Amino acid sequence: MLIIDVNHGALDIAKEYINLGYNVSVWDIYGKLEKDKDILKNLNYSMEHINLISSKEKPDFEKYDNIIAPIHCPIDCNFISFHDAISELLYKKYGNIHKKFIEITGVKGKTTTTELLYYILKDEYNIFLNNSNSGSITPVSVLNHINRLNEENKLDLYNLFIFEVSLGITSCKYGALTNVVENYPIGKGRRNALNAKLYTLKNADRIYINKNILDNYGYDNNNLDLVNNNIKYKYIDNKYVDNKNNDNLKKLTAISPEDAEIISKYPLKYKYNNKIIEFSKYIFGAHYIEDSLFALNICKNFVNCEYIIDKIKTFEIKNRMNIKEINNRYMIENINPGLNVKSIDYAIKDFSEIFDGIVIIGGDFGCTCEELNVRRLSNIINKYKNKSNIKFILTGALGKKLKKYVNYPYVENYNFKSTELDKNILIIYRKAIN
Ligand SMILES: Nc1ncnc2c1ncn2[C@@H]1O[C@H](COP(=O)(O)OP(=O)(O)OP(=O)(O)O)[C@@H](O)[C@H]1O
Repeated sequence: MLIIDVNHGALDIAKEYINLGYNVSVWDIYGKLEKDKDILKNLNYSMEHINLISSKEKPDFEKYDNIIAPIHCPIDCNFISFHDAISELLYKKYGNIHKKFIEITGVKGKTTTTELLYYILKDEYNIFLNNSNSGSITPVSVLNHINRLNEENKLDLYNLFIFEVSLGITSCKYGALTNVVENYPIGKGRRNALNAKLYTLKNADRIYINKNILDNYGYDNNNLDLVNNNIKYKYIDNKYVDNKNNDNLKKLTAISPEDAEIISKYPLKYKYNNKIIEFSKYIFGAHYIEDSLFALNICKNFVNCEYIIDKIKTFEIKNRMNIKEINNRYMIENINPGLNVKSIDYAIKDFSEIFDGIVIIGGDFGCTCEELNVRRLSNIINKYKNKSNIKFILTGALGKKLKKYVNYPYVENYNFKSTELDKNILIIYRKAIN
């Protein structure tokens, strides 16, 4: 068996397959072990059974019965995705533990939706939550958390596990694909993020998917093969899910944010299925409708609707369009690594529709695998050129690059003191995780 990509957890997966009796080679495709010598030192298991292939070599794929790689790995051969391998390993080690899992994937709204789910259900269930506020969200992180809890004898403390997972879901009872506000190539153009995510939906017993995806991409919910046409993956030994007769796929709920009728943009209030859903004054932005519709529909499997609506009223979250009132002025903070052009576009639009004032925009590069397209972002900012109610201040490395394309003042480090707030402010800062 060949397992590829140390960056995304190949060694953790290798350890598991060695324990299952497989002969394992690991290809360190990006040279992680050459760059970071501490990894091997800090490993809490022996490498002696692993045949390590360095980034300078290229393995002969034909030699291996099974190849396991991240879904975005730039290789041209049949392989099992990390999502599927993790699902298989979980099943082999922990049986049907995935029946206690809720997993959320999507381009935007993953963290917010998992935080909402946790907040709504936390008083009724003992929940383990992992999302990008707490650390890695790769598929391998799901298994690593379960292993750790098991080693610490804490697994039984939880009756529900909520995971945010990147690029798709692993086996779970409820899985959601929140949106594809931006689709982007992965595996150096061999696949795209949407196909990858759709492909993994078979891993959920019940799927929640944004109706826009079904409408825009023609996904046939009775036939996942449509999705598989573009992808050359296969399974091994996937006993927990029979891919050919997968009734699970019929258990699909399409979430349509368009079915929500906005009553008030701030404080946010909307009508959905004759129910009124309202947020506190600490929450701002229309995207909360989409994220809360996923939370609402999933939580309905656990608690009643009135209870959910009541909890949503007091939900708060930091650095994702949270809003504070100071001296009759409003400050909104959107400070996180995952901001992409679309989410920034929505944030400025939401702000400009309700407030006048200043948008401080900038941040770091290298926050996530997908770098922000500065040219496209500058087009968004330039849409507001002739609007007198919104002005911009550029900041950080991102602001410096933007300065080439937009004519607004640049401040290297914007040091904001809330006591000096004399205008409404929206802070959009793409912040690297420290
Ligand atoms: N449903 C949505 N549609 C569009 N934009 C959204 C949505 N939900 C959140 N956002 C925007 O994206 C930002 C990040 O939200 P969130 O952290 O929930 O997304 P994420 O998918 O977890 O991103 P990350 O890639 O950082 O993990 C928010 O601050 C908001 O501006």
